[in-house]
Amino acid sequence: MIKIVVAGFKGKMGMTATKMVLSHEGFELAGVIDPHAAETNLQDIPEFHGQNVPVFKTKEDMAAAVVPDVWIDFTIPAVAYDNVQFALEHRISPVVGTTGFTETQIGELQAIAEKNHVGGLIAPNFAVGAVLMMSFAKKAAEYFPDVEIIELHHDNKLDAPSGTAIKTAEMMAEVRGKKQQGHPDEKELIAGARGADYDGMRIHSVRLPGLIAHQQVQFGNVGEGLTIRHDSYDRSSFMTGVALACEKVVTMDKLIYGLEHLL
Ligand SMILES: NC(=O)C1=CN([C@@H]2O[C@H](COP(=O)(O)OP(=O)(O)OC[C@H]3O[C@@H](n4cnc5c(N)ncnc54)[C@H](OP(=O)(O)O)[C@@H]3O)[C@@H](O)[C@H]2O)C=CC1
Ligand SMILES: O=C(O)C1=N[C@H](C(=O)O)C[C@H](O)C1
Repeated sequence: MIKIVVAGFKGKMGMTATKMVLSHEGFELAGVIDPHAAETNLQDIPEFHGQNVPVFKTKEDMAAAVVPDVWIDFTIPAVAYDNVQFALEHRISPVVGTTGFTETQIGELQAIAEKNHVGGLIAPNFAVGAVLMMSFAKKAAEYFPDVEIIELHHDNKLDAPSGTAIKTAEMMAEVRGKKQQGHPDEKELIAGARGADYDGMRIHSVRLPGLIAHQQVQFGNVGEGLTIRHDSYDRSSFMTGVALACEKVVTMDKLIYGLEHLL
């Protein structure tokens, strides 16, 4: 049995992950964490009736009470770095979906993991289709350097651009020749009109109620176009990847960035 804690269990993703862990026969839910939880046990929440799982307000309270193998993190960018550092230093393998990490932060956390010989994963997107979309986009960028990323999310999202959009741009930048797109003399009449600039590629962030998580990578070439699109219509789309990561990280001794390294 892999013992798992879920940080951010009251959030949209944390709740979905909590239910996945409870329903998975190889996993045991050792605890859940939320700083504002009024409950002390999961069974105090009607939909979790009969589930005797402690609720902790802080990571320190959790570590004093249980010894988990895996830390699932779906919290907020402002706390995720400290959470992952804490998990690694307590030899708990992090499986992190929270977005907003900088490249420098990921490098620092990888060094902590290496020092402590702990495996873990930071993945901006756990949906298998999204991983394929990023991989196909990377392939297409070898041939089509003119590309714009349009990511579309629900309007409660804190970070922009999305972690997936940044990762897609990073992957395409590995193979795409240097190119600043658009007309050299183009001017934004309203600031931000051309979107964020990553290595000459533009990223546009759409936020609307009703959306979940969607991304379109749109390539243009003389006389032709190619659009690669992924849609998460439901947060269950991320759970195959989260479950796979929980199984794999306990066998690893380093922290990796991107689910593609586990597929
Ligand atoms: N990698 C992937 O596949 C995916 C990643 N995400 C990412 O996951 C993150 C969460 O998304 P989502 O569930 O939609 O967001 P929510 O806002 O619904 O959930 C975040 C939760 O974290 C809680 N929280 C805040 N501080 C702490 C803390 N110190 N310890 C534990 N919990 C804390 C919040 O509690 P409170 O509200 O009480 O402050 C809230 O319940 C985002 O960064 C998002 O981008 C989302 C979907 C897929
Ligand atoms: O906040 C979200 O919802 C999502 N966040 C991740 C991201 O920033 O890429 C993954 C997915 O797009 C959903």
